Amino acid sequence: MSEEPIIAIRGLRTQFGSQVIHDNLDLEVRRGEVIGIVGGSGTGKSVLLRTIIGLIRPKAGEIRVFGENLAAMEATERRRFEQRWGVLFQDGALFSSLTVAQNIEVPLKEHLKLPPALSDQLAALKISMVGLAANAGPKYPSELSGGMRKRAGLARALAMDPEIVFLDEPTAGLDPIGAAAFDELIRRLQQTLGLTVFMVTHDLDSLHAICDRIAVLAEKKVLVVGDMAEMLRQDHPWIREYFHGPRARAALGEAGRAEGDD
Ligand SMILES: Nc1ncnc2c1ncn2[C@@H]1O[C@H](COP(=O)(O)OP(=O)(O)OP(=O)(O)O)[C@@H](O)[C@H]1O
Repeated sequence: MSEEPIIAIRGLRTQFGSQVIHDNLDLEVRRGEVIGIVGGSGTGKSVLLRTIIGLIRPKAGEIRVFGENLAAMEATERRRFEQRWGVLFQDGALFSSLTVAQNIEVPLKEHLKLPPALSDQLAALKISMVGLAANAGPKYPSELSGGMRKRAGLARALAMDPEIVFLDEPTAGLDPIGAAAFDELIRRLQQTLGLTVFMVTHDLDSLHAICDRIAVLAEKKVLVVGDMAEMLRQDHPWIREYFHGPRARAALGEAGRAEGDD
């Protein structure tokens, strides 16, 4: 891993009207890691993701991605940088009127001027990378299961061979077996492609299975960043409840108990 963080956030403040979501928030994401963002409902996890990728404009602070302050760039230069990440929104956010293959080709068409046959081949490659059968390509999102839609959304996020993938609750709505398979897919892709993964999640199994580090959002900040052992040592009430509650004990098993309530 290189020393310079791939994402560096300093003094971030986001606000909607008088509602302050983040205040003086700092976070660094290391190149090549899977970082899980957790926090109570409404603490601003999704807003943080959307702010990093430029969909929400912060009131104060600086966000550097790939060492660059993207907010200070001109639109064309910024678009060039935006090709270096992919995003999987919570519901997959596929265009319902396009097939899976056409959805994957949207970013290819937007950023590259490829001959249609090559674009089709790339879409087929991405479809197979995410573990979908080739016959998923001509299907419409409504013809897929929830898990298949997530995979199709991931294939689209990977279309431009990104360095960072942002995932907003990727396993939400999946059954435990589907969620575990999706975790495994994310881990495998991260390892084989050298991706950095920024993942908002509520899923303790995912945190345990694939996250190198976890960042906890509370009190409008990132309160703690560290590995699971670090989380289990924290005394903050929400963190303690989250990582030592009944659901955590089920997900973490012996690890939770070994470091647990002493
Ligand atoms: N575009 C917006 N305009 C106004 N308020 C917003 C907007 N987007 C989010 N918010 C508010 O910001 C707060 C944080 O929302 P966010 O979706 O980031 O929470 P979250 O931590 O991801 O929650 P959950 O775990 O429930 O998904 C919420 O109070 C939400 O209502």
